[in-house]
Amino acid sequence: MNANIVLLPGDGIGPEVVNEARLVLDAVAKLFGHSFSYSTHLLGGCAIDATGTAMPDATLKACQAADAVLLGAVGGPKWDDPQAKVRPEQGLLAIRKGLGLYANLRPVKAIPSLAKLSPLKPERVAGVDFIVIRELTGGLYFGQPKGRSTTPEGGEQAVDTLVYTDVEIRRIVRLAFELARNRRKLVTSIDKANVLESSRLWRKIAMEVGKEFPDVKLEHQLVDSAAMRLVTHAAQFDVIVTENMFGDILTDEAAVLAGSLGLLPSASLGAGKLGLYEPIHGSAPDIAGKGIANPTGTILSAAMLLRHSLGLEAEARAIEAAVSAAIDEGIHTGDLGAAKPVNTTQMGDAVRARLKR
Ligand SMILES: NC(=O)c1ccc[n+]([C@@H]2O[C@H](COP(=O)([O-])OP(=O)(O)OC[C@H]3O[C@@H](n4cnc5c(N)ncnc54)[C@H](O)[C@@H]3O)[C@@H](O)[C@H]2O)c1
Ligand SMILES: CC(C)[C@H](C(=O)O)[C@@H](O)C(=O)O
Ligand SMILES: [Mg+2]
Repeated sequence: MNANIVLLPGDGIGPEVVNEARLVLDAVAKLFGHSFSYSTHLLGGCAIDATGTAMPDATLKACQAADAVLLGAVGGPKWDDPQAKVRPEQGLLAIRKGLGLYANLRPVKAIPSLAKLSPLKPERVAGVDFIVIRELTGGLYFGQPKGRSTTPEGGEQAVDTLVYTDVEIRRIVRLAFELARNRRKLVTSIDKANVLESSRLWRKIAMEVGKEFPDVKLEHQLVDSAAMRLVTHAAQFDVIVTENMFGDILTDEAAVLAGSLGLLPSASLGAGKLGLYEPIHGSAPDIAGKGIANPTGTILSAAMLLRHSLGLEAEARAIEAAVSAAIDEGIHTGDLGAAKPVNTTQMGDAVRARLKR
């Protein structure tokens, strides 16, 4: 098949990990007889430096015309001034919203050969295999009003608004149930319904949607105790569905179960086939430019790209199997705690060398 893939390397380690994932895609194309063409565009801090805006129009246009988008990460200390008018992260939110990508899929699977490296006891990590469906274009990230003002006393005030509509909740919860049908048939909806009105609407809609899926069990859990259960009994989860910011926080926590933030991929999907694929980690300024970042989160995001946007399931599995094989053989980047770590390129090479049809 022919496919047109937009690359958005972004900032920090973004270009380093995207490059490895692109080489993996090339290797898959060769092995399975596909032709992928790429165009690279600006997003984030690099876009601010070049154009003054975090998401140039040309970037959005190119993504709209593509079959899929692969993103590295945006942000870094250079653009972190709290007074700055433009921020790299605005570009990320704008591209998600601009492409209508309301569903962020973040699978979390413990890798048995890494259990001994986990800061958690091996029995806490054993059998962990769940997916978080994070709502991506609503909630606190986008609600209006938002901004700064002055208090009557002349002090400073800031406001962010957590707003959800029934339509936004229903479509994301429905997707969670559809995914659960092909898994272990358990949906855990995570909210803060004991305090937040938006969470009470979330829970009401989740129950309504649950009635459409009598074969799938629905449970509700408050986000604070869910954060604890993720560390104590994570193997109990199958499909988690939650609002934007809860999903952001819980998935970085969940990365500890897999072994490192550098391992977790994600897919952001909307109504059509077009999707944006990115590791869940950020631009990792502390290690950027050193060539030591773990590229597997991005490589596994490329596998999700093949599966969800291009419908190439066997090819996606080939990448996942090659990543597992490399890791099981002890080929580890420094974030996995290896005594003799490989660098970013060596990790990518190891995955490419293990690709099989
Ligand atoms: N999707 C994105 O583009 C995205 C996501 C999260 C954070 N960010 C941005 O990234 C910047 C840094 O944020 P942060 O430090 O809180 O989070 P981060 O995810 O960039 O880094 C957290 C820690 O994890 C390590 N880490 C992350 N990815 C790694 C990898 N692939 N291999 C090895 N180690 C890895 C880093 O070295 C760091 O110690 C901020 O500007 C933030 O806004 C962007
Ligand atoms: C950088 C930031 C805007 C982003 C988010 O909060 O969505 C990141 O943390 C993520 O998880 O993709
Ligand atoms: Mg995050």
